[in-house]
Amino acid sequence: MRVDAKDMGADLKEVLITKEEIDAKLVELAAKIDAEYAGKDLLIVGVLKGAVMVMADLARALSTPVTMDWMAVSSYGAGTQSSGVVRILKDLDTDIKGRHVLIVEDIIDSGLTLSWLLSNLGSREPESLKVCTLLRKPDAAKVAIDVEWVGFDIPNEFVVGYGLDYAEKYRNLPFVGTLAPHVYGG
Ligand SMILES: O=P(O)(O)OC[C@H]1O[C@H](OP(=O)(O)OP(=O)(O)O)[C@H](O)[C@@H]1O
Ligand code: HPA
Ligand SMILES: [Mg+2]
Repeated sequence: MRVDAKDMGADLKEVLITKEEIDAKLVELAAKIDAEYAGKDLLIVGVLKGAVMVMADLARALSTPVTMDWMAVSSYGAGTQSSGVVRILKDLDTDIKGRHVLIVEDIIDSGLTLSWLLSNLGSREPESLKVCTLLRKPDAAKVAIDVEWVGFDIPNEFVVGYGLDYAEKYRNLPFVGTLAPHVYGG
């Protein structure tokens, strides 16, 4: 659902997904994840920095007891296009061999980050490895990835807020919105 941007400053074009819509979706996803992992020992892995907000809110919506770990990777730098080169900035603290692992992402755009992560973490022999992402851009996919839980499919536009940045800014907006073209020189 599209909502007109009001009082958000000149940098933003419009709100794509409101805080209320995000909250409701995370409760819905958490119920499905709870059902999948009932009685199992679950490790959720947040992909820094973008997934911080999703991890924090999804984890609190889950009834399943979880442990949490973080991986920091980056492929975007300060631009709006993935470089395709994924760098590990921080690895997991946990040995995931034999564990049920759920990767939590803010967005799947080209899919290059997640595809790399699935192969990297998959080689560590987890018992299971699944993915939950708040956002996905179907029209931007460069690799096909099977994702268990997706919050919202969105158009192929650069978005910010709720963890997502442009040049490290806008991560703390409570909603997901599009950026006015003048901000990134478009
Ligand atoms: O599907 P892709 O095209 O690979 O894009 C998705 C990835 O890009 C962003 O991370 P980024 O590398 O910008 O790091 P950040 O989370 O610290 O902003 C986002 O958080 C995802 O991890
Ligand atoms: O649309 C986006 N916005 C911010 N960060 C991103 N990383 C991948 N896609 C995006
Ligand atoms: Mg980023």
